[in-house]
Amino acid sequence: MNDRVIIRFEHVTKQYDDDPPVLDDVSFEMERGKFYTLLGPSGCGKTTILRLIAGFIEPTKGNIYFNGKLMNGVPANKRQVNTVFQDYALFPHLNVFENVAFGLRIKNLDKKTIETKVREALRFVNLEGYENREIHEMSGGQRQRVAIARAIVNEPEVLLLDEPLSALDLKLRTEMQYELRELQRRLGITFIFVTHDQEEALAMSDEIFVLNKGKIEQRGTPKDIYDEPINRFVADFIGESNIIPGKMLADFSVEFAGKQFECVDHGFEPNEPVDIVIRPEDLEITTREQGKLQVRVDSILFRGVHYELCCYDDNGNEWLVHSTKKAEVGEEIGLYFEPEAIHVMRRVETKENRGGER
Ligand SMILES: Nc1ncnc2c1ncn2[C@@H]1O[C@H](COP(=O)(O)OP(=O)(O)OP(=O)(O)O)[C@@H](O)[C@H]1O
Repeated sequence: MNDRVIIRFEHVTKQYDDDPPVLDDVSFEMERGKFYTLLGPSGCGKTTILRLIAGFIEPTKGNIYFNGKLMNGVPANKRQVNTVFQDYALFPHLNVFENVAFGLRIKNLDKKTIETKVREALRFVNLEGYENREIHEMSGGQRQRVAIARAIVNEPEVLLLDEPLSALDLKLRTEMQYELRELQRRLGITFIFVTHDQEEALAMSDEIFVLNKGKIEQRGTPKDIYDEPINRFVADFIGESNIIPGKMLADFSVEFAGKQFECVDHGFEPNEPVDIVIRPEDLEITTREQGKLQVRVDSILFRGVHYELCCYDDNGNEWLVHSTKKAEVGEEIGLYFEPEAIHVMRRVETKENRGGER
């Protein structure tokens, strides 16, 4: 086995009573020193994975390994894991120093060691000099950092972060994203971060796991996930996209919107129904004659760095375009794109496409 692996899930299922499983036969490995993000809609099982790793709950079926050792039945306090919760769970009656020192006092460490470790943890999160502050005197972002200091003071091998930024406003949230990423690099430990915000996941992670209904739909680097989504669910969840039904005619040849196009994909059955994805920023506005697709502009919005155009082709497909060029509502334009911009995905059964191609 790869000795960089720190966490391994082997056919893990978690089920409550007779309800459908909240995690369904999930297997994966995570490596030491990387920043992982679990991304998916509410209720898909993200927190359940964290709680299984932390030891707050046990799997119904399957095994969980930590550094190659089976963790089933090992209590939470015996695992080299700490959690930062969404609401920080700080003690309001203790000051900053005592909040961070709490876990060390329970372990009966001597005063000098506690002092050194707490100061070191506070330095790591840029809160030197705040030792005697009360929690209610700290801002949201500072409380967040206290919660992180309290977790890293125990020197865990893995830090679990359950939507830790969701209570912060957008500006602070962006700042904390940089800080957390930087902190993970400096500490060199494994971070497992839970979010349902795809931009946050793309910005921060070495690797993203996209979850849906208790299963991992796709895992990969942010670039893999963004550029090569494996199916409609991932493409849709990961960002604004044009997802159009089509048909793979042969290797490197796909049909959609009533036309045939050259693409870079292969290995499908002849005439296999597929979904194709083209990102809005990969579509270029041209004249109708030069375009590979002919569309009519339905609406246009100025988004600061680009215009966002909503267009329709003759087959009624909607095309979202991000462009620095402007067009007029009602104008007939062409859209140009390279073969590499077309991403072909195997069709998955969803409510929308069940019963054949639209
Ligand atoms: N103790 C429990 N008993 C029964 N069902 C539970 C229990 N804990 C969690 N669940 C169910 O498990 C499913 C997955 O929950 P989980 O908290 O892992 O989702 P999540 O992806 O973290 O969602 P969110 O983003 O909303 O926090 C949900 O449908 C939830 O209702």
